[in-house]
Amino acid sequence: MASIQIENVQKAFGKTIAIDQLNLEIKDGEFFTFLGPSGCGKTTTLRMIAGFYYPTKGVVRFGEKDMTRVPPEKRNTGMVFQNYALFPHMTVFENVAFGLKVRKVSSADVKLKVLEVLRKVRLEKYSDRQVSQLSGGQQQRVALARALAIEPEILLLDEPLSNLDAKLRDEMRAEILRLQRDYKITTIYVTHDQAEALSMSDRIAVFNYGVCHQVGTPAEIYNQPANDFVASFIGEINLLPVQVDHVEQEDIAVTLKNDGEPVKLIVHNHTNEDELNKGNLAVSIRPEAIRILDTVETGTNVLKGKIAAVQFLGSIVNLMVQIDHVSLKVDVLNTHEFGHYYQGKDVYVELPEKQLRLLPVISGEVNV
Ligand SMILES: Nc1ncnc2c1ncn2[C@@H]1O[C@H](COP(=O)(O)OP(=O)(O)OP(=O)(O)O)[C@@H](O)[C@H]1O
Repeated sequence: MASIQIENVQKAFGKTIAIDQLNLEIKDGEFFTFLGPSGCGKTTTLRMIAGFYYPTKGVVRFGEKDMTRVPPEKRNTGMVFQNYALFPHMTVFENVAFGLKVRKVSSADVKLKVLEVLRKVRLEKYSDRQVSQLSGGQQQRVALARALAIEPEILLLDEPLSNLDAKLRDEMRAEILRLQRDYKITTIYVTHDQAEALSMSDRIAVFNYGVCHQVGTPAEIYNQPANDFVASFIGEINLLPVQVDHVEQEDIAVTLKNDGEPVKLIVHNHTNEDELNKGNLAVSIRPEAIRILDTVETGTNVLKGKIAAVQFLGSIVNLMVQIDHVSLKVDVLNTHEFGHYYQGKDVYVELPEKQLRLLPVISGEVNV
């Protein structure tokens, strides 16, 4: 079993609490991503799973086994570091063989295993090459091969693609996923890149300032963010501060906190009830979920506005629509003739009630 349980874990460095009250369960064979801005505690958590740090409080388990204070070499985890941490003066073969030799595997078996894993990462022809003579992408493959050679139960990847250019990054994303599926290995991937997290993961944990704010599939995180931090860290979003007027079965009636005329909206989708009874609230809606109506319409959540800016991005057109004192980002597909949307045009926009989400504001006031 290579599932991972993290129970009430805290890690302090002196007075800095790098991670607090963390509870996570990572399933056997899952591709799980830690996502968050720099300094949020992703690497610290990964290092506690690898055994390079021990938690200040709490328990780390692999399956049923308590691993909290087991040293790294006794954990059967393979790790790929951001800077690869390869031995530059050694050959590709020697780098990949290193972990096996430390584990006293016979030299005949070392040879077999190294060649097999080099084939998997498509580097068999480079076996005798010095690592310092390889490109960035090739070095990345050596680092992956070295981690996989020891047949770990768990693969830990700390921002493994951040030193590569955009094209190579795309290729290596696919390569890592192929290897992960091939080896069926529980994998934890650390990144601050939301596109990487959304496109690769089975599930994602979103961190900020040492706290995990949400765990979910990419679609859950994108469509049902737990709060304004998660909503705005992943993709573009409109966040509008509101007060709740009344709740009637599925419908929640809200009014925008707005300096001008009161704007009333009906919302269907919301975070759990407890969250809604405390603190500041906002409604969120993605730019692609807003509809621009070509004819004058009245109805629920239909508002009159004016196009304040148009940005042409090729397949989509990005509009800024001003509704009284509120600005909304709206994405429309580029299916109209050129000039259909222009600055100063009067428009009606619809904010579909199922796409509007009421959520708590945890990171201070939201700007309209
Ligand atoms: N060895 C250490 N000693 C003291 N403070 C540390 C140590 N390692 C991490 N920290 C602090 O703990 C917090 C979390 O750091 P961590 O490296 O886990 O963040 P991260 O999310 O991985 O960031 P990045 O993406 O920049 O690597 C930061 O405030 C950092 O300064």
